[in-house]
Formats: sequence, structure tokens, C-alpha cells
Amino acid sequence: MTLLAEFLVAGPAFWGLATILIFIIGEYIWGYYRLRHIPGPWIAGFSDLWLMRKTWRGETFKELAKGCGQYGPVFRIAPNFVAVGDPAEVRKLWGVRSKFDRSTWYKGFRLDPPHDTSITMCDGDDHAAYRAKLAPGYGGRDVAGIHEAVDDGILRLARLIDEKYISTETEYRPCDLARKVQYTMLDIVGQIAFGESLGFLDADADKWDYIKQTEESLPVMQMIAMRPWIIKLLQSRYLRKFVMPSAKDPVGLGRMIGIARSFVAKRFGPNKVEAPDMLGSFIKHGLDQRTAEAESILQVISGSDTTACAVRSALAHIITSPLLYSSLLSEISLFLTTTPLPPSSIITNTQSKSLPLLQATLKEALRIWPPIHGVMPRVSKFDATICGVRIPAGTNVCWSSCAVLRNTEVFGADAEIFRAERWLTADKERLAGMESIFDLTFGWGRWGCLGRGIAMVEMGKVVFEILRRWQFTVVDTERPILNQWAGMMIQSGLWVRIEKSEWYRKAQSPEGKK
Ligand code: HEM
Repeated sequence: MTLLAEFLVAGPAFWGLATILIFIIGEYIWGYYRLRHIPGPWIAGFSDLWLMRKTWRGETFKELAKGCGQYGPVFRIAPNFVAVGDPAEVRKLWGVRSKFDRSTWYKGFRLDPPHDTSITMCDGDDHAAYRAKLAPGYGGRDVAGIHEAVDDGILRLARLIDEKYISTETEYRPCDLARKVQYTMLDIVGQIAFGESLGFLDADADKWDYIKQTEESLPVMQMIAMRPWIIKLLQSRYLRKFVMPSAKDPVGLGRMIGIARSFVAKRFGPNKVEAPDMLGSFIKHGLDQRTAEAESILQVISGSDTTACAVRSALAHIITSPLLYSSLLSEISLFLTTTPLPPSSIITNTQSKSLPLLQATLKEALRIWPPIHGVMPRVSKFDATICGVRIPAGTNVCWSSCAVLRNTEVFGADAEIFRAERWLTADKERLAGMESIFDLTFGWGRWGCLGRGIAMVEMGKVVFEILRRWQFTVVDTERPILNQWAGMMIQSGLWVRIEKSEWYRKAQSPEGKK
């Protein structure tokens, strides 16, 4: 035996290594043992590789639903993670009376660690106190001009499309509507959040590569969120300045942080500006400068990508479904005959809510392609029972958004397809059930979306105004739009040929303007 081998066999290094190994093996066995009564892919009992692989490839949306079909409504997806596909149980899990809080998974989405925002707060009591400070702002109670901000964004979009993207018999000007919708939503959220548009539509460009970089980082964030120790490491004092976006970055998310920081800075100090916008409301209710910065950045991200996705999903389904498209145009044209609305005016929220097929289409778009479909785990300090299955304390309980939102008992035998009419033909009882599960697209209970009201206003107005002004032909019928299921939907390439609608042409003609 060499000296080294002798040392390893008998020395402290050997015993140190052996102890670590025994500890790791013990942890694997214990990890497997705790949830051994819950079925799932065998590898998920020992390792999170199954879940990581599906997450990285953007497959969790479909695969978790497949797993619920194969193993039952509760199945194991990693040593300490289970997925639930039963709609009523998910509503209970997220409800106000639930004993479950958010798991540390949410900490993976901190943009400016160690500062939390509403979405990264996990402790129920802290979150409730913080949420109370935000509710008057997000709910619009304290904010003047939300509707005007939305209208302004739509008019900017109209200007851009009219000037650059109208095709004629002799000229073909294809337009990526997915991008233009995203620019619109970013401009609107800037106006609502800071009282100033972010200027994406005017530039007709992805300013500072913000969209590109945010989209690239989403799948990575979903992966990091699965491993609490990686979150701690990357967000530690020593590493975060190298790996997290910084306000000094010239591009991307960092640049947006810098912009938010400069807007927020104007609201503090001796010459502080007071304004009746969302930021003003947050500050009025006690947010300090750093927290206001972090919350404002969250607002830009959560308030633009989600609504952009909902609008794009609605448009993609409308313009590829002839029956729905023509029915919607009839609804709009009937509305316009009774309510003359010049092109310079935007439909009101009350008017848009009075259009049943339009509202049904928006709900169906959110249901079939939920903008936020990540696993969103909850944990409890107590053992619990879900669908009759014992869930030990400390287990991450995720939802399968696809299993829940495409449940055939709730939404009908054809739940897997987009059919807006289901919302108009369902009887009272079924409709109540559908509505209560549809709610989950915005989260529910103590943790539910604070921007739901604003989102529905934006969606109703934007989709109506797009449909009444222009008509669309899909450029690539083989692949009208590209969806990437990264926990938060990434969509691109809704390429269309655009013509003005007959109503819009007439309304813009000299006679129409009279
Ligand atoms: C169609 C659009 C939208 C969808 C589908 C959506 C969906 C969601 C979901 C699923 C959650 C997470 C709930 C959870 O953790 O259980 C959430 C949280 C949140 N959303 Fe939205 N959202 C949308 C639009 C907006 C808008 C426009 C804003 C702001 C202007 C916003 C602000 C927020 C905030 C602040 C939270 C955190 C709430 C809390 O933790 O108390 N959202 N949203």
C-alpha cells in the first residue's frame, strides 16, 4: 500500500469523506422514504432530474397533466415535490383558509436580492401586511388615469400600424403582431407605474434588448428556483454583484432596474415629486425607497408580459378560427352601429364588458394558454391531506395548470380545445364551476394577482380596438405563433398581413371624419 492509500484508509480525510457520503446516501433514502406512498416516475423518488429536465425543456405544462392522467391527481415529481391536478383541491390549497404558504421556490424570482417584492414573499403574515400597502395602488383606488394610460397606448399602437404596417394590393408589409402587442403593454405599464410611457412603440424596437434578455432569463430562473441552495448562493452578498442584473447595466433587465430606480429617486428626498400613480400610492402607504424600486420592477414585468400573452393568445386563436373571427366581427359591427365611436376614441371598460363573445374569448385565451403556468409550489408546517393522499409537512405542493384548466368535468368534453362559445352556452351551474376554476389563472386567495382588474381592462380594450380597426391574414399558417412554456409564457412571431377594416377606412376618410 502506498502512503496515500494508507492515509485514506485510516486518516481523517477518509472518515470525513465517508461521513459525507453516508450523509448524502441517508438523505436520498430519507427523501425517498417520506413520500414513498405517492406514485410517480421512479427517478423522481431519488432525484429532481426528471423535474429539472422537463422544466428546462419547457415541458412541465403538458407533462404534469400527463402524469396526473397516468398516476392520479397527486403524483410525485421530485423527492420533495408533488403535483396536484384536481381543480377543486388547488383552489382549496391556494384559498384564504389554507394552511399552506408559498415555498422558497418563489425566492428564485427576486430581482434585487435580498429585497423581496409581493411575489417573492413567502411568509403568510409578512405578505398580508405588505399586500395591504399595495392593494390601493394595484386596485386602482389611489391611481388617476389608468384608463387614459391604456387608451394612450392603444392610440400609439394605431399610429404605428397605420404608418408602417398597412399592406395594399401593391405593397406587402408583414408585421410581427406579437412584438407590437408587447410594446403596447410595456408602454401602458410604464404610464400606469411611473406616469410616463417607456417609449417602445415610438421606437418600434426592443429598447435596451429588454424583451430579449428577459425572455432568455426566464427558463434559467425557473431552474434556479427548484434548488434553494443555488438561490442562496447566487443571491449571497459575495456572488450577487457578479450574477444578478444591476442598475448600471446598459441593456436588459438591469437597464430596466436603472430606469425604475431613477423614477423612484424623484419621489424621495427634499425635492420629492408627488403623483397620483401607482408608485405614488405605494409610497403613500409606507414603502421605503428600495422596496418601492423592487416592486416597480416587478410591476413592469408582471404587468406587461402576462397581459401581452393574453392578448396575443386571443388574437392568434381569433384570426385562425374563421367561425369565431366572423362572429366577433359581427358583434363589433353591431356594437358600432348602436354606439358610434370615432377612431380617436377608445371603447370604455363598461362597453367592452357588454360584449359577451369578446369577454368569452378573453377568458378562453387565458384558460387554454395561461400566461403563468409555472409550478408555483406551496408548503405547510403541518401534515395535510390532498385528494385523500397524506402530504407530510414541508412537501412542495405544485399545481398542474394544464390538468386543472383543461379538466373535462369542469369545462366539458372538449376542454382541450379553444372554444370561446363554451362560456356562452354553459348552464348556470356549469358556468359557476367554470368561473371558479378560471379564477386560478390569476392565482387565488391571499396570494392572488393584484393586477387582475387592470389586466382585464387592458385586454378588453386592446383586443376590441385591434379587431375593429384592422383585418389580418396569417403569414405562416403552418405555425401562426411560437409558444415557449417557460413557467411564464414566451410568445413570438405572430406574423400577419394587415389591412384596414372597411369601418376604419370609412371612418378615416374625409366624409367619415365629418
Ligand atoms: C393576464 C394578465 C395576468 C395574469 C394571468 C396574472 C397572473 C398572476 C398569477 C398567477 C400570480 C401569482 C399568484 C400566486 O403566486 O399564487 C400573479 C401575482 C401577481 N400579479 Fe398578476 N397577472 C396578470 C397581470 C398582472 C398585472 C397587469 C399586474 C400589475 C399591474 C399584476 C401584478 C401582480 C402582482 C403584484 C402579483 C403578486 C401578488 C401577491 O403576491 O400578493 N399582474 N399574477
